[in-house]
Amino acid sequence: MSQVPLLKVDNLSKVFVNQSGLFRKVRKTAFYPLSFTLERGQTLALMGEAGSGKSTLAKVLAGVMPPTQGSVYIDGDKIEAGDDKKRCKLLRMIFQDPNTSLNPRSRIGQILEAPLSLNTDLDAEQRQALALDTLRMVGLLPDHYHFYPGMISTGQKQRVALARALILSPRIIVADETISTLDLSVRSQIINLLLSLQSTLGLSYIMVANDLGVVRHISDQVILMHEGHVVEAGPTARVLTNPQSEQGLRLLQSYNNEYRWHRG
Ligand SMILES: Nc1ncnc2c1ncn2[C@@H]1O[C@H](COP(=O)(O)OP(=O)(O)OP(=O)(O)O)[C@@H](O)[C@H]1O
Repeated sequence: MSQVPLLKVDNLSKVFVNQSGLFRKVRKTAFYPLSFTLERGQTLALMGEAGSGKSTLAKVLAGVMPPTQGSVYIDGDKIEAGDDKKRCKLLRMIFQDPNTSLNPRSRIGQILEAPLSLNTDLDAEQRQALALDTLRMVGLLPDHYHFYPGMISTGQKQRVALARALILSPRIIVADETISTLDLSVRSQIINLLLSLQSTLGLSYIMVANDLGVVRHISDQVILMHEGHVVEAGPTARVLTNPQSEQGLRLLQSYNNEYRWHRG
């Protein structure tokens, strides 16, 4: 019996159509039809220069916006564009900047319990117990339950954002440059936390990431995008050391951190 991939993305694309003036419509293709699969416990990195379509792909996968065409299947089950209840129990997104993605007027406990109130039948006591458990899972303290986001550091806010994503026990976490705003030492703590959660919970990650060191360290597969097209896709080691296309090679060389080009 052939095993169904955890995530299957089939011919997905997104075209923005915006009104310009009274009669004119401007179409902008954020990403052209693309397909890929992701297995359980694996990490896919989405790379590409600014405007290549990575964030829009992440948002379409997370249901923040509908695709123009194509389908998303989780465990063989098609996730329809408007079916947020089903989607958010399977796949959750963490946004780029925890300083803006958490409501400053809500206590952390309320932030964590909001998805439970919306998507589960748990009572107040059960919601609180789960929120406290999830805080512990991401390395925060029970006291943080009562704090406001403004009272904690950016790294701790990123842990809260991760806890909010984890609280419904999803199978897949989509993270949009989640760690790029953090300083180096906090960044490595969050990466280690993501890796340990992956091994204990069997999570799969889709990460928009542009740091080659991080991508090499955490991802199993890479999709490299350029102007909405996939120019390279495959196992991380192969894509990073032996890109098949001119554009892929140029893009990888343009990442001006410690990328080394190894000839095969
Ligand atoms: N709401 C929108 N309306 C029209 N065009 C949009 C909209 N959102 C994004 N775009 C365009 O779609 C393309 C892809 O944008 P996207 O933000 O997905 O790229 P990205 O690779 O994530 O870039 P960055 O690294 O800068 O976030 C860009 O040309 C962008 O200008």
